[in-house]
Amino acid sequence: MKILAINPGGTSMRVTMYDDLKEVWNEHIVLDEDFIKSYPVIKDQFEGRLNAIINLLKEKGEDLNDVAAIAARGGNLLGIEAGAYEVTEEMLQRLKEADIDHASNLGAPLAYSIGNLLGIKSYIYDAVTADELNDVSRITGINEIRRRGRAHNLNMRAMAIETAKIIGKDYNKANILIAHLGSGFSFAIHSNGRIIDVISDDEGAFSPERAGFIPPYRLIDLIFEHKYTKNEIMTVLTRSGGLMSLMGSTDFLKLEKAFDSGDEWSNIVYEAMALNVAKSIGKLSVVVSGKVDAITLTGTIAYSQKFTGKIKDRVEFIAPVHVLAGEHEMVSLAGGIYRVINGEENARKI
Ligand SMILES: Nc1ncnc2c1ncn2[C@@H]1O[C@H](COP(=O)(O)OP(=O)(O)OP(=O)(O)O)[C@@H](O)[C@H]1O
Ligand SMILES: CCCC(=O)O
Repeated sequence: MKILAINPGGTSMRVTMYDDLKEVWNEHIVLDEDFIKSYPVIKDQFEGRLNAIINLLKEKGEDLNDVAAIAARGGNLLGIEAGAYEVTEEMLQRLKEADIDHASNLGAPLAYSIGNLLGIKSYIYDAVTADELNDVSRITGINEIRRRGRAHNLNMRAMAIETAKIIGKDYNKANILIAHLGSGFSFAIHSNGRIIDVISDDEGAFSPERAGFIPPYRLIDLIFEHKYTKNEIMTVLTRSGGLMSLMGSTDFLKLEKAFDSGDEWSNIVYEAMALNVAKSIGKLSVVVSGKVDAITLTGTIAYSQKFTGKIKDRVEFIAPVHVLAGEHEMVSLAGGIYRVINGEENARKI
């Protein structure tokens, strides 16, 4: 059974064809810089991105009549849980009104358009905003502000299920704590098959491009000093924060090289990054009163044994640490929708 998976990123898109979950082809469409500059609001890039996918499918020259469904990365939809959702007109309307302009918001509309061309259904799976937080974890000290689930759920849930297999436990009866270490970092505790708490990209460790948690009184001063608009401060926090702000580059490997050469500032930044990751893990461990079955480090930066070693040293008193490096989003997308088409999982509608 063929599944076409579509994953729009900030400056590129991954499009992969699977047949019975074996990769047939995998293309990384890098968007033209001029195109991105011409459409600074990501949702306005819809037509250009759709044409790029249609052209790719034409180039492949493949018979698309046997594609069973389209699987897409889910965007910023409020009030949804983990798992599969069928793309509907109602979902598309809600994505148009999403409060965060994120490339993942284009996954559903792109899949829906291609699905309509082929006469098949399209789905999203484990969206960024899949929100299963415990009620007590939502409360903050300002009554108008409730915490939300927002994390790298697609990769993290797949890796939590994988970890459960490795430790010989049923995912639905285990407590697995996951850290996703990519250009953005996020953290989650999965308990009895639900994502009961997270530390999102603005709540914990800084990452290559994101600022992470910033003490709010200092942040407010900064906004007023620079007279930042909402868009400007969001760019500071989400694109030019973290290593970009501290080192002038989002390249973690560059930081590691400078660390290896003995550069004093790089040493502090590297150690601080590992310390902050460990603190985020420690914070989530108390959600299940320390009864964590396993901690898993995933994402591209988890390929660095030196970095994961430093995190391990600080957190392995909580639980055994596993490293499942890389991001596994495409196969996780296809796998989820494969189970829906096979009747092993249900797809909801919003
Ligand atoms: N082998 C490696 N070991 C450690 N870090 C690496 C390795 N290769 C790339 N990186 C770093 O990974 C970071 C980018 O991660 P990635 O390629 O996963 O980005 P992304 O897909 O945009 O991130 P996200 O997972 O947040 O969506 C960069 O800082 C890069 O330097
Ligand atoms: C926490 C944000 C998730 C993402 O950027 O993919």
